[in-house]
Order: sequence, then C-alpha cells, then structure tokens
Amino acid sequence: MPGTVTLNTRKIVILGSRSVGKSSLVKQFVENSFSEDYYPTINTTTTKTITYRGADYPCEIIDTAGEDEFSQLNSHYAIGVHGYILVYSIASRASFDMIQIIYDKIINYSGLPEIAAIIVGSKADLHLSRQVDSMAGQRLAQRNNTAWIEASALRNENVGKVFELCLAEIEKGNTAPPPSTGFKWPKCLVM
Ligand SMILES: Nc1nc2c(ncn2[C@@H]2O[C@H](COP(=O)(O)OP(=O)(O)OP(=O)(O)O)[C@@H](O)[C@H]2O)c(=O)[nH]1
Repeated sequence: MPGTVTLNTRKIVILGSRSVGKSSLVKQFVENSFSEDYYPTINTTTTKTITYRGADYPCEIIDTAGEDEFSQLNSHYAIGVHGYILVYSIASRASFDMIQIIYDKIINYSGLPEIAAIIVGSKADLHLSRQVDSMAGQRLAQRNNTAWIEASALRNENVGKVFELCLAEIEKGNTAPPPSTGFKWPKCLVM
C-alpha cells in the first residue's frame, strides 16, 4: 500500500544531469509507457514493489531535478537512502562526467565510505550519437564499486534490470558477513 513503511521498504534516489532520461526510466518501469515530451522534474516519489530473491520490497523511488556541478545535494537525497541510481546519457559526455561529481557529493554528505548504487547509461538506442562507450561506463563503475548497465526507456530495454540491480546492490550490503569473518561496512544508510 503506498505510503506504508515496512521492514522491507527501500528508498531509492535517482540522480543525474538534466534531461538524461531519469523520469522516463521511472515512467517506463512503473507505468510501462514512454513519452517524447520533456517536462523538467522538480521532485517526485513513486512506490513500486520489486521482488528480489523471492522477497517483496516496496520501493520508494525518488525522481530528482537534474543536477549540475553547482547544485547542493538535498539532504533528502543522502539521509535514510538505501540505494542510488546514477544516470547519464550515452549521447552526452558532459552527463557522464557529472556522475563522479554526484557520487563524490553523496559520499561527502553521507560520510559513508561507499554507497549501494548502479550507474546507468541511458538512451542506449541513440547509437549514432554515442559519446560514451560501454567500457568507459564499466570502468567508472569498477572504480566506485557500483553496478553498471545501459538501458533505453524508449525501447524498454533493461529498464526493469536497472531497478533489480539497484536492489541487489542494496541487499549485498545487508548480507555483509559479521565482523569476525571480515566485516565490510554495509553499502547502505538505514536511519
Ligand atoms: N531516444 C531516447 N530518448 C529518451 C530516452 N529516455 C528519455 N528520452 C527523452 O529525453 C528527454 C528527457 O527525458 P526525461 O525523462 O524527462 O529526463 P530527466 O532526466 O528526468 O530530466 P530532468 O527532469 O530535467 O532532470 C525527453 O524528451 C525524453 O523523451 C531514451 O531511452 N531514448
């Protein structure tokens, strides 16, 4: 039920430059639809249950306004958040360069050594205007210990996977071994 917080509720925030397709990924995932119109987002929250390894996780998906290097990270995007979807467009090198800036802002703000996150190369259908190759995306993800995928909201390719992989990253942190067997700080902040 929307608005109900259970033990399994997970808060996911979507960040990235303006117009990279953040809202379109959410719309395709939640409503199975795509629009060519562009309406800048202010800040919207949608709820959808994601099933992962047989368990249901009601997810609060927070779609944010486009970030630039001067944007201050809103505290709502750092506190009580379980996982992040960091989106760039494969057709925009500038939006790709913003990902490390946004990642560093979250780390600085939260004070955590790392976060549960997936980096997403969106608009994967725009092959002809590609400015970021897949290897660059994968390397960035490796460097920051996040997951990575390319997706197209237009073609509904890998959209469900974006959210499933984000949940997998969150739950990876929650199943970290106890201190005696090599403790790793959880990759999420639960408050
Ligand atoms: N070709 C293509 N266009 C897309 C895709 N996803 C989104 N778009 C288009 O890109 C534009 C911006 O999409 P939005 O989803 O509004 O982008 P956003 O990142 O939420 O934008 P802000 O709210 O400003 O941050 C729209 O015109 C979409 O139709 C995609 O997968 N392929």
